[in-house]
Amino acid sequence: MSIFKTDNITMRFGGLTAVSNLNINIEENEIVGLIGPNGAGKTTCFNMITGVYTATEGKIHFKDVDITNEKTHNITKLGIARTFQNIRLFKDLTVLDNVVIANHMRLNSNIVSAVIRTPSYIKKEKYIHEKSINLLKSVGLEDLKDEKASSLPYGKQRRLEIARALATDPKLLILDEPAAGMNPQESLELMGFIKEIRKNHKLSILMIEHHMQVVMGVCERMYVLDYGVLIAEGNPSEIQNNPKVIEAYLGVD
Ligand SMILES: Nc1ncnc2c1ncn2[C@@H]1O[C@H](COP(=O)(O)OP(=O)(O)OP(=O)(O)O)[C@@H](O)[C@H]1O
Repeated sequence: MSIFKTDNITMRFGGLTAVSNLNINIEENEIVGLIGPNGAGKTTCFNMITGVYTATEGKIHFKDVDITNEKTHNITKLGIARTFQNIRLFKDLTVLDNVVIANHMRLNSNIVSAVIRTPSYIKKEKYIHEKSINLLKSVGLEDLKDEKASSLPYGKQRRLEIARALATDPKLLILDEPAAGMNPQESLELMGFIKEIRKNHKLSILMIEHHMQVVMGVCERMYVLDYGVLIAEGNPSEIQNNPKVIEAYLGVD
């Protein structure tokens, strides 16, 4: 069953068309890749989906709700979470506190009840603590919960970022270059990890990734953009053998 769909979305910046008439579809539990050379329009596409930009034309539907003009926080509430190309963590806080804060943001904790510590706040705090520990378990970081976020190796910081995104209980998780900056071993582990969180959290996943081994090893289907236009769609072997893709992207290196 389809969970997410764009209908001819276009994004123009003045005279530049960054994304043109793009149609993508994501099924429940599917892992889909969005690839293409630098400047192809991938990040613009993520920004339209998550409400950072409003599409100049076209519609975006998530679980049959029209989210084209929704604000970012409403899109998050509806069940779309994202990570960013550049890791965004509270680097001086502990691993656990990073996830606790993401949960507080999700549950709109009230500052007054936090200061006077009402019984309902204490109950909520306990719930958040347990939920955060469980999230850390599910991304394999429970043993590092008291470490400073900045002390983690890069691959683990990415996992922590994903745990923060999972705190919003998404149904669709959007990953922007999850393998960026990872060493070969971390990239290998990332592939298994993405499949695991899909299963454990019953997610659909859409990812931008330049690392071909990762994207081909993880995605069941992918879309290829070039100069804002969709040039191919298919499973990894179809994409690898598509002459347009080879010319536009795979042949670049
Ligand atoms: N806010 C903006 N204002 C003007 N032009 C923009 C803006 N955001 C993106 N662009 C342009 O839109 C085009 C697509 O950029 P985008 O960042 O979406 O590509 P990308 O595929 O994500 O590239 P990369 O792989 O390098 O991150 C580029 O030509 C870029 O310069």
